[in-house]
Amino acid sequence: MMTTPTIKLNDGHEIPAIGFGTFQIPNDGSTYAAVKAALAVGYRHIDTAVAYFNEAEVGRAVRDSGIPREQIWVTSKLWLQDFGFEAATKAIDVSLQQLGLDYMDLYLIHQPYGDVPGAWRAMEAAQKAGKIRSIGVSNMTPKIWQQFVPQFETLPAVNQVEFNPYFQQRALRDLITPAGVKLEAWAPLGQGNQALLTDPVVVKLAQKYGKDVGQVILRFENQSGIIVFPKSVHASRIKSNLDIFDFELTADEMAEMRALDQNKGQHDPDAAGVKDMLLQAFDVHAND
Ligand SMILES: NC(=O)C1=CN([C@@H]2O[C@H](COP(=O)(O)OP(=O)(O)OC[C@H]3O[C@@H](n4cnc5c(N)ncnc54)[C@H](OP(=O)(O)O)[C@@H]3O)[C@@H](O)[C@H]2O)C=CC1
Ligand SMILES: O=C(O)C(=O)[C@@H](O)[C@H](O)C(=O)CO
Repeated sequence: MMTTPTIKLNDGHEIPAIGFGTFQIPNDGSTYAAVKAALAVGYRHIDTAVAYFNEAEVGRAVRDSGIPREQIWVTSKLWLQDFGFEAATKAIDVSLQQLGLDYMDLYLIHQPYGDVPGAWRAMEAAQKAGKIRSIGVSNMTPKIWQQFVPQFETLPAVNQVEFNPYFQQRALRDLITPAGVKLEAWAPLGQGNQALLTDPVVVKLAQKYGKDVGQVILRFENQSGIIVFPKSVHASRIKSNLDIFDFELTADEMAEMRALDQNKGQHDPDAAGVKDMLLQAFDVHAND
């Protein structure tokens, strides 16, 4: 079984550098099966959210795995309509109930709009109460970071944003890395973007190392200090995506991968109307 290295966060906790993502895995037993499969091959870090509607299956898979709870890192996230101190306080308890766990290892402000400071205070209180170990944010661009984070008492441990070789978030990394905040990548494989998965540089490196393109991309991200959690529902990819520690890209190859940056993602958190778009797309009622 594979073991994974960890990355130390600014609050002292050690997060597994690679985990398993669960966005768009349905709550019809598929999430349970995928998370069980991931834990069986060695993943010790699962990323979910109330907005994925699959926290219950994630928690059940973690509890049924036979692996001691303290060996598995579980992240969940607060959705938009539960912002503000009171609603967020309740939503944290609802997520814990759904997961069937006593604590979450990491809890994130999923989308940074509305009463973010109130939600953050609820997260700080839950952290002090032992319900959450680490707290962080997601989808914060440099502009949004500067709007909210100076109002926070506790510095976020992570900022989870879209990241892959075509969107390397240089400005954001220049802002948060010196402050000791780690970047987590969502869509580390570009959500299956075929252009990325057939990019000649990636294909060349895959051939050189006898790895697949997914492994080269994830290894590049790992060597860049980024925390990743690729999603797959296929046993072979669940296994191969974790198997990235038996080769190392050279400094020149890292530079070649860095040169693929197009500084453009599929989601722009700074765009007008994003909050309404997200509220329509994800009809979450954690507190109802
Ligand atoms: N904070 C936020 O706003 C967001 C957070 N996230 C988190 O990040 C995680 C990862 O991002 P996600 O959006 O899932 O996208 P990923 O970049 O992980 O890509 C997942 C897609 O790639 C396919 N895939 C997986 N492995 C391979 C491989 N080795 N080769 C080719 N294709 C592959 C999967 O298909 P298949 O399943 O068929 O194998 C799926 O279609 C999410 O699951 C979620 O936990 C995601 C989006 C936004
Ligand atoms: O998948 C998630 O975690 C999300 O928050 C999505 O909303 C994602 O940001 C998106 O779909 C943007 O269009």
